[in-house]
Amino acid sequence: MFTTEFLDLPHLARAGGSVQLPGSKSISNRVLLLAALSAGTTTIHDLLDSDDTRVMLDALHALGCTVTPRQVTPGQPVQITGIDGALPNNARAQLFLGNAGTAMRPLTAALAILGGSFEMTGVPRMYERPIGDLVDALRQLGCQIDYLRDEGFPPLRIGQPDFRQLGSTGAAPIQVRGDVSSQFLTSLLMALPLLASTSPQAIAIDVVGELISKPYIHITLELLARFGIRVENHGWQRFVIPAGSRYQSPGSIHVEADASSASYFIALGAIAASAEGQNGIKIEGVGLDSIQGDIRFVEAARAMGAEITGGPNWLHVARGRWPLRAIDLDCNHIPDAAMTLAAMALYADGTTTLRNIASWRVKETDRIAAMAAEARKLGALVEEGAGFIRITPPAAPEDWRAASIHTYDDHRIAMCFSLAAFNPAGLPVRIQDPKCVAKTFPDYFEALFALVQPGAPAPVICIDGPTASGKGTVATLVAQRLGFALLDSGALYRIAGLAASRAGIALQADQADRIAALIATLHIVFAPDQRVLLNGEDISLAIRTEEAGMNASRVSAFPAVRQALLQWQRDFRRLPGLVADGRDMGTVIFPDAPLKVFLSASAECRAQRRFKQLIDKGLSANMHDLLADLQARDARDTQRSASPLQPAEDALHWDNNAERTVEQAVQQVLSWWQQRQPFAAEESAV
Ligand SMILES: Nc1ncnc2c1ncn2[C@@H]1O[C@H](COP(=O)(O)OP(=O)(O)OP(=O)(O)O)[C@@H](O)[C@H]1O
Ligand SMILES: Nc1ccn([C@H]2C[C@H](O)[C@@H](COP(=O)(O)O)O2)c(=O)n1
Repeated sequence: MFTTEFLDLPHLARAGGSVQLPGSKSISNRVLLLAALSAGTTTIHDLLDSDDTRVMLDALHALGCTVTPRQVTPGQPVQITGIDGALPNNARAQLFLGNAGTAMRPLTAALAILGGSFEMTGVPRMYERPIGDLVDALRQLGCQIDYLRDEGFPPLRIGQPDFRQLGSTGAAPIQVRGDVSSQFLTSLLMALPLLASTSPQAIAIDVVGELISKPYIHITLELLARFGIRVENHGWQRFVIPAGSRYQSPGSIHVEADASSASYFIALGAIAASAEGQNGIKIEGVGLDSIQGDIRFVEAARAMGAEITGGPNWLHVARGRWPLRAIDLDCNHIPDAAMTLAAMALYADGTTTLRNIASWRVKETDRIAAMAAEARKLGALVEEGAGFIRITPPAAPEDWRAASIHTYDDHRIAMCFSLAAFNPAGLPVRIQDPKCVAKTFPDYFEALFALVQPGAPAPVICIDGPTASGKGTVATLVAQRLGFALLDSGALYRIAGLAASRAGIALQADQADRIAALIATLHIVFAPDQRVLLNGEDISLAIRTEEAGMNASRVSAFPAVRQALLQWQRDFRRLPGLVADGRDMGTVIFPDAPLKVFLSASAECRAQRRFKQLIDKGLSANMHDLLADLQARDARDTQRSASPLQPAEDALHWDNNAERTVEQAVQQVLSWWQQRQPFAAEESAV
């Protein structure tokens, strides 16, 4: 996951390949709660690992359910042993539910019926998301719920219910509004079987007002059936839970991939020309037979021109009509995925109107306002109303603008606007706070980058300079701040020197071809945790000694060795970008890099830094020897005939002398990078 302040997406041109989607958030959190309320142990496969499922898992653990393992690990099922419909007497807990509506609402209903002493809290945005209609419905039954701040909104305190008023004849149908959020009805449907299990009468729920988002209720009913609860659906207006209903674990259950998440890749297939040798995008984990309502996004995407085929657990999408066809659509049936249509509208041949989307205003953010504001930044004409949005794309490529997209802590805004990187103007797009995708799809950008091809080679920032000038330190931090990959090219020469020495090859010119041949056989891994593995062995420390540095300098003078490492280095270039440090990054390896920096500092200053660095690592060092070695290395690196150390003609110089801190150097490089970006300065301060 990208945890940077922002993520710059270069202009994207093509896409192709296949993507395995994460589990559905809606199904994951429903399954977790149903498993927790059931008798027996449920093994859950393909559970989504996200912010919202994490808060649900934490809450279930706090309520006394056995959760194994406590965290979701890809490919490993989670087992939940349920409470069999009852909590211990005087159960109490404080539950932090983040911004997860799929946890706050159903848990509130279930705990209000189970009874105990609970505080339901979350992030500030959660306290702006209404829950009053659900609380009103629960109070009709005798549940004890108090608002801790504003009437109608979390946080809440839940106490012991008093169901005496229900009597032996059961209650009148419970009334719940259906026109604000379908999560209220879902919550009641999942909680009321707890009451029905001991009730002599069936329990009925009447929906007041038009029921929005019926597809989500469909998911709820399907999953309830898997857990032994068969709810009667009377025309989506009355739902009846039979007396004696009892939750029973199905033993094992698979979570479908998220159909809403599929919408971004369906849109990608519809927007992007196919990558060479590829035919569109294959989406795995969800198919045309999905129980999720958002699968009907397929129909809307087809109406806009996408060519989509599919089977039981897969979809295939290719660009069909181009430009896309503008549509006018009632989106009540696909409230979440409809946001992706707004992104597709940027590539349509006219004005697209999305109607019946008032629920967008009470989601993670006011999504109508947010989509309108950000689409306008790109140059689109946008009109918005209480329950609609109307988008006209920029008239011509030159009307597009490079935008820094504010994401409002809303995963869907971030994912939708990533698609703007396919704009016909060749502009990059900046996504602020990219980690907001963690809510449903933590690795969304990684999945996107695996499928797309940029319009031009991915950007590279080259940082060259002599030994101990600070290149590696500065390059590492710049790469971290931008979410870019890192190439420590010196490490490759160090590995070559180490491998040759270990193989008993003399590090001299007449052995260069043997060393080059050896390099071709090496299996080198730069692990995400900074370890360097050579043929499976951790050589991170072995390549950092002064001797290894000197050996690297020796082998690096041989043209055959440099040639053997050339493509290896260029293969590091990838989306969203690369920071490369070394001696010839700007001159030889990436001569087209948009930013080249050359660091320098006096030999004495560098020797001091290296001395401190070695002492800090617990290694012995001698200033006099260090300075002599460093000067010898400088001489060899600058005087060799093959790619000698020298600044590229277009490099920017930074005197990284003893008065300058690491952070100053990092800020300078970031500021030079920022100056090369087309985003308006006030929108995107680094
Ligand atoms: N202003 C500065 N910029 C960068 N590094 C600094 C600075 N001041 C002190 N240092 C320290 O200097 C030491 C040497 O830096 P670093 O290892 O990044 O150099 P290098 O140029 O990559 O060396 P080599 O080419 O030998 O790998 C580090 O311990 C780093 O923390
Ligand atoms: N692009 C590069 C990187 C490194 N070298 C050589 C010269 C250095 O003395 C040696 C070790 O590099 P370091 O890890 O200290 O950056 O490798 C080179 O020739 N070209």
